[in-house]
Amino acid sequence: MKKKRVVIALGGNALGKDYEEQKEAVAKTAKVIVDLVEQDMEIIITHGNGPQVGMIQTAMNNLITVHENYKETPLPTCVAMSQGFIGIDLQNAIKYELYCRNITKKVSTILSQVEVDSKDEAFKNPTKPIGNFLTKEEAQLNEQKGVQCIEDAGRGYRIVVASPMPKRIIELGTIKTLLNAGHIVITCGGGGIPVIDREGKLVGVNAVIDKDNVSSLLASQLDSDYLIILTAVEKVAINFGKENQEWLSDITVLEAKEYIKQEQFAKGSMLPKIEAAIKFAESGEERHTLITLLDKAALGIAGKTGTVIHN
Ligand SMILES: Nc1ncnc2c1ncn2[C@@H]1O[C@H](COP(=O)(O)OP(=O)(O)O)[C@@H](O)[C@H]1O
Ligand SMILES: NC(=O)OP(=O)(O)O
Repeated sequence: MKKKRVVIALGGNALGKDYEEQKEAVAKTAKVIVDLVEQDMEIIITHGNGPQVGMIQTAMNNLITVHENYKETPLPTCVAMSQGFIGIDLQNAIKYELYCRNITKKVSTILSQVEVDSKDEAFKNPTKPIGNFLTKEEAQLNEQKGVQCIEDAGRGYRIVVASPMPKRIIELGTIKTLLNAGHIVITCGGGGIPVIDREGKLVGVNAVIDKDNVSSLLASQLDSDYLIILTAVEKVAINFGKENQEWLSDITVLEAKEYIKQEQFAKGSMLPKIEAAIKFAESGEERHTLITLLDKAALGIAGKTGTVIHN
């Protein structure tokens, strides 16, 4: 029987916010991934990078204060660094979990670039929060230096950058080759390194692509059976956080679109996940997205929890 192919998008709580948290978080994440390997699934893993890419950019640019003539590190290079920073720990945690269970399987992290449109309207309206939460004063200092910040749901301020839509995964061929060779593939981390194609020359652009959007594109281009978005809630809700909150187990694309019209899903958190699920469902037959908690993934696949979005 053909193995089920599954793209798993890991959210912030599967990775932690800093190096110390990451080491612990990926060990837990690896157990969930290897549980799915044991169910004979072909696994492709993507992940976010919001806190990490902001931290890397700050660290790189602080070098200006200690090295004369040091030039700022471009944001797409920081995204590439975040793919390595997260990828290596995730890869090794999965390798160790496979070893503990006596499973022989290779794990590879692919540095991956994703083409975007230089005319994408998103470049005029930065929406992707990166880095740590800032105080109002820190945000004001950044704004004075031309770095845009937003107030994030009453939790503090964060730097925001452009988040254009992904158009083409440059390393798709390599990803397919490794999958067909039986590897677990970690790729499109942090949404992928955003590039534009200037007559064959790939040039990095200042942006961070949304990992849920790129995961949807990747899942459809790999003809995946499932897109699994692992996040901080067990199910998607309508009237989220209100007295009449209702958890959803199963919704059609039509219902999801109706809920979007009613503004049921918060921008920058649940909305991109639902939009990613809709695009994936519309890209072919029988393409289901499951949204749930990291440690409920197996139960979700068994249809016992989570929210499934389908045609
Ligand atoms: N309608 C909704 N149903 C469930 N969660 C929602 C909804 N709207 C907003 N959220 C929030 O979205 C969060 C997940 O988004 P986010 O934190 O950006 O995810 P991640 O980092 O895992 O990709 C949940 O923890 C929840 O607080
Ligand atoms: N690139 C990205 O979507 O990262 P987060 O999920 O951390 O926001």
